[in-house]
Amino acid sequence: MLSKEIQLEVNKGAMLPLMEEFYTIQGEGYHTGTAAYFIRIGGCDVGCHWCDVKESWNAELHPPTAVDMIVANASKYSETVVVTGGEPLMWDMSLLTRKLKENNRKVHIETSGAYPLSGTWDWICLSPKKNKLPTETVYANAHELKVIIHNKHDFIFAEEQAELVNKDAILFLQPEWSKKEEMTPLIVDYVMNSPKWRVSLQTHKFLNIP
Ligand SMILES: C[S@@+](CC[C@H](N)C(=O)[O-])C[C@H]1O[C@@H](n2cnc3c(N)ncnc32)[C@H](O)[C@@H]1O
Ligand SMILES: Nc1nc2[nH]cc(C(=O)O)c2c(=O)[nH]1
Ligand code: SF4
Ligand SMILES: [Mg+2]
Repeated sequence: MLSKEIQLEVNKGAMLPLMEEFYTIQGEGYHTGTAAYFIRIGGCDVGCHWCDVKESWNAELHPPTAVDMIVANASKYSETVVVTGGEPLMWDMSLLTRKLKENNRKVHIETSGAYPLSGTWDWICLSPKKNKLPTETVYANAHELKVIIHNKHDFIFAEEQAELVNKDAILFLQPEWSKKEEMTPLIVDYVMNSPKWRVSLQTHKFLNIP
């Protein structure tokens, strides 16, 4: 249990449960291959059975950390900061993004969109999940839609989500890691038949970097 004082700081987004932070190469989606500092915020209740960071789910395991400290650290490393999780939109992102912008950072988010949008973002990557669908604010503001393909039915889900996202969003299909041998050839065929989609791979896992 957090003390009342710390809980208040978390509620207003002045402290966030920080799981880890690392400087690496963006492995996925539109900005693949570019250097970025990642901030991983704990807490997620979406429950994807194939999630590759289940350790992030329980927010109580990750220490509430002052946003000022997160921003000071991140700004040392990279022009671009990617906020991920867990599900970062479970928390109020306003203060974190305002302070990163004051430090002239480009601020990106990786989100399932399951909670309303908070914060000001240069790039929003929406990766929608069937178990807890995105909110309207995230569909309206996403710059890219990245749908994970774990089985054949996920192509139908991808088309449904493409109808709901704003028309400027760039569309990606990304194989779920444990099914990549089976799903990647299907994605390749799918994209050649329906070239509004692009392929996204988790390239950091091939490079053995975080
Ligand atoms: C761990 S999530 C954290 C951010 C947010 N909760 C979300 O799901 O977008 C970061 C990205 O990794 C993707 N991802 C998670 N597990 C994956 C897996 N096993 N294979 C492929 N992509 C995965 C998610 O869909 C998301 O795009
Ligand atoms: N290199 C690298 N790129 C990423 N793109 C999205 C990631 C995430 O977990 O949100 C991720 C990650 O964990 N590592
Ligand atoms: S929404 Fe993101 S963090 Fe949460 S379970 Fe799904 S992939 Fe993992
Ligand atoms: Mg990851």
